[in-house]
Amino acid sequence: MEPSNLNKEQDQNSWALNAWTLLSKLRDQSPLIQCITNFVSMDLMANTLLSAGASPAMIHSIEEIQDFTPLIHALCINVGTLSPAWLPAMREAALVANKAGKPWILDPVAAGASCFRLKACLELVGLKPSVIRGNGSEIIALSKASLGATKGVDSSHESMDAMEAAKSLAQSSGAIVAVSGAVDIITDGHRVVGAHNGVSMLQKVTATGCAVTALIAAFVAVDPLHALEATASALSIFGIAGEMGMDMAKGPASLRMHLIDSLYNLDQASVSSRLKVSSL
Ligand SMILES: Nc1ncnc2c1ncn2[C@@H]1O[C@H](COP(=O)(O)OP(=O)(O)O)[C@@H](O)[C@H]1O
Ligand SMILES: Cc1ncsc1CCOP(=O)(O)O
Ligand SMILES: [Mg+2]
Repeated sequence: MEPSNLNKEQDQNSWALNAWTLLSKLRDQSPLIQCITNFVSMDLMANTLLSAGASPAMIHSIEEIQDFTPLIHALCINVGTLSPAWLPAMREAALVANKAGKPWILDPVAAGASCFRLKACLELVGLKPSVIRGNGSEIIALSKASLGATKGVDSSHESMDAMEAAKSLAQSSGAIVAVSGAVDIITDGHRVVGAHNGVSMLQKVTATGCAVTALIAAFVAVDPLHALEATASALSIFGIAGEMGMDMAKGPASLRMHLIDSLYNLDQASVSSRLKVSSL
């Protein structure tokens, strides 16, 4: 084997081992993940977290945050069905999580769809999330702080179109930025890696983006000091579960079911043989 191919194979093996180690830790530790999320995603997000081994809590009332948020292991904030009444709780939860030293992850759903949503997302970015995960259009809108070509919650860009936007957002915010798509891009503003697992049918199941963001929160909860690696691992594991689910599915509805089952049953052999991460 060529030395460069040998290096790539060793890299691949070490990403796969790290992803498996984090999934095993997650299953052992069952981190408590607080989710302040949209009405569409609540069920799939909670089931994704449970099947991965985490403990989800969809607790979003501002009255509960001072008591509850210091006890969590990570927080996921998702603005999918945002209205003004939800914003104070999102702010408060981010501040309490920061004070308690707990990582929090932002999903800026449809960030470029309206001024209200964009302003809210930019304010949340200013509250220092550990990771921001969006689709191509969302990351471009946030990075340029402008309303952009987006089809509501769906992307009108390929993830690769958002590479420079992701790097620039990571540098300006200090967060790890992940852009989902055919290739998931993960960057700290300098280093960029691509996670290649997944199937395009995932786009036909609502809230898979939201669910993978919550899974990132669970992975970061068990390895907060290596948020880039944890994020790439979560995206890879979700993508592999999607591929294995697709082998059994007949369409979007059965993919949703088989995705959850595959995540629950995922073993080391499947992670080792399927995981594909590369430097971009
Ligand atoms: N073309 C594609 N091929 C393979 N996987 C994809 C593709 N598009 C999206 N995915 C996967 O689907 C999941 C949801 O991503 P995406 O649809 O981009 O998010 P959102 O629902 O927030 O727009 C991610 O795990 C992503 O990797
Ligand atoms: C359809 C829809 N409308 C508001 S939030 C939402 C769910 C979006 O989920 P995802 O970003 O994972 O596709
Ligand atoms: Mg989304």
